[in-house]
Amino acid sequence: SSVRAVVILGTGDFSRALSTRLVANGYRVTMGSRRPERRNISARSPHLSGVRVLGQEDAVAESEVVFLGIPSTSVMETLLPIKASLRGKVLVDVSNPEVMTKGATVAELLRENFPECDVVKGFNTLSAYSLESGQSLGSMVVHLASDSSQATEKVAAVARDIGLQCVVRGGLNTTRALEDLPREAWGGWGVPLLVSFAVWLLWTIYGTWRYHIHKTHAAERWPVNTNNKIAGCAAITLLALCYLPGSIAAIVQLKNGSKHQAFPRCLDRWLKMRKQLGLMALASASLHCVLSLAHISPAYFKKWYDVRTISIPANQTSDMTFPIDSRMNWIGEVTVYLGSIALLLLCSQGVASLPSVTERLNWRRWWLLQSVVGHIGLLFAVTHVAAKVLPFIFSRPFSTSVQGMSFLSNLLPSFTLLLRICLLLPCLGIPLRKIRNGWERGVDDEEQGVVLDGVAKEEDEDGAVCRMEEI
Ligand SMILES: NC(=O)C1=CN([C@@H]2O[C@H](COP(=O)(O)OP(=O)(O)OC[C@H]3O[C@@H](n4cnc5c(N)ncnc54)[C@H](OP(=O)(O)O)[C@@H]3O)[C@@H](O)[C@H]2O)C=CC1
Ligand SMILES: [Fe+3]
Repeated sequence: SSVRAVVILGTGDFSRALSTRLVANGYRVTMGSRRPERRNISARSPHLSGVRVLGQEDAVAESEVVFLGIPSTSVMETLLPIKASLRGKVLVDVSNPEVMTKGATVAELLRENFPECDVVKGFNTLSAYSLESGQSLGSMVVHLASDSSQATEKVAAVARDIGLQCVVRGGLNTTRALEDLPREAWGGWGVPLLVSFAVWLLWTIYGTWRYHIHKTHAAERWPVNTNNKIAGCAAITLLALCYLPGSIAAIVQLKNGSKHQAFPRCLDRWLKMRKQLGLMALASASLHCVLSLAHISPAYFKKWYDVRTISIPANQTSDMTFPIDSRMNWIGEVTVYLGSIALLLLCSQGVASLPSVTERLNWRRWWLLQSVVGHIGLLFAVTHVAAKVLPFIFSRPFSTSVQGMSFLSNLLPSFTLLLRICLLLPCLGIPLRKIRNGWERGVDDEEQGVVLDGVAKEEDEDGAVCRMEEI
């Protein structure tokens, strides 16, 4: 890069973090402060030993690139008095407004008031903490917006030098969106969290009613014993909600006879929530696993153990020792096994959903993990719950089974699984494949050039893009 010297106005958290990285990469950094004599920056950290602190006006003379590490509300009052010395500089606005403001952004105000400067907006999506601590991470991304491509390139070169990746986002009129980026605190999690909360609430109410009002379990069994059932039910419900929309999307495509029509809005939003729902299912399943481990014993899980009983003769006079071992019976063993595998597969989904892992999966592996492994996980989860219910379904009144949480919680997941199995049957699977290869009902087959048996397209499948709704 041509710029090996940088000026940063302000001596706060952001300025020091950026300086640390710049100095580490061989840059000469000059900070501009309102009170340079009182800011002994090099004494604050050994990493900042080469940094000089000058008055704001003196500092800006040291480089053509000036980062504005000062509060957004004081940018104008700081820069207007030194306007003359800023001529020809690249001003980098890193600010995030403290409060949402309407009208022009700081960057837009700068463009208006400093026509002889180039304004670049960016870096605001980073945190000072990650900037300072993430020396070894090369993958942090900065977003840049500017009306000048030369100015953008100068700032981008500095960013790349200190190990950041740049995304160039367009002109300064896009800065509002850039300022909104860090504000999207929920980042797609809002609705999935609400849905998960609703699922949990529903099962909490039902579980509490069932065991503590209907069945009169002692209240002290609520935190572990009852919550364990609630967590299990929530987990499998959320898992079903994660895989159901994919099948519904397939049915919509079959009905439309085309993949080129938009899905209904709510289905589209549901499809986009699958990752979050899957992760909430994983969280619930992990809790279910921990709680189960905490109290797995014949005292709580009678039906899973061969309970040994001992009889002591009434006229016993001397001491006797009775070895008692209660082993799990096959129902217990099978149920725990199926549940453990389900959790394991769910964990592999969770790992695959980490952005750093997802980015490295080609579409086919991603599809294998999310769809194939995912549905196998669902199958294990469903059989895990079924193993708790089925062995006893004939030995007690059907109405008792139906009221059980295991039975109820398994209805939606079983339906989801069944739907997926139906879609694999040739009568539905082959048309679906054709549709996903681009075939449309009502268009001349020869004109479409799509091979009708639905499998002949296999050879160019590796080049195809991943189809969201297939998962
Ligand atoms: N902290 C972070 O994680 C991030 C911050 N930002 C942005 O960077 C900018 C600076 O943030 P940050 O470093 O956290 O803030 P700080 O409050 O830690 O530092 C701001 C610095 O600006 C200087 N300053 C100049 N004029 C004023 C004024 N009127 N009132 C107060 N300070 C003034 C001060 O330095 P002196 O006293 O030496 O003049 C002060 O140290 C903000 O616009 C923020 O939105 C962007 C991304 C991340
Ligand atoms: Fe379970």
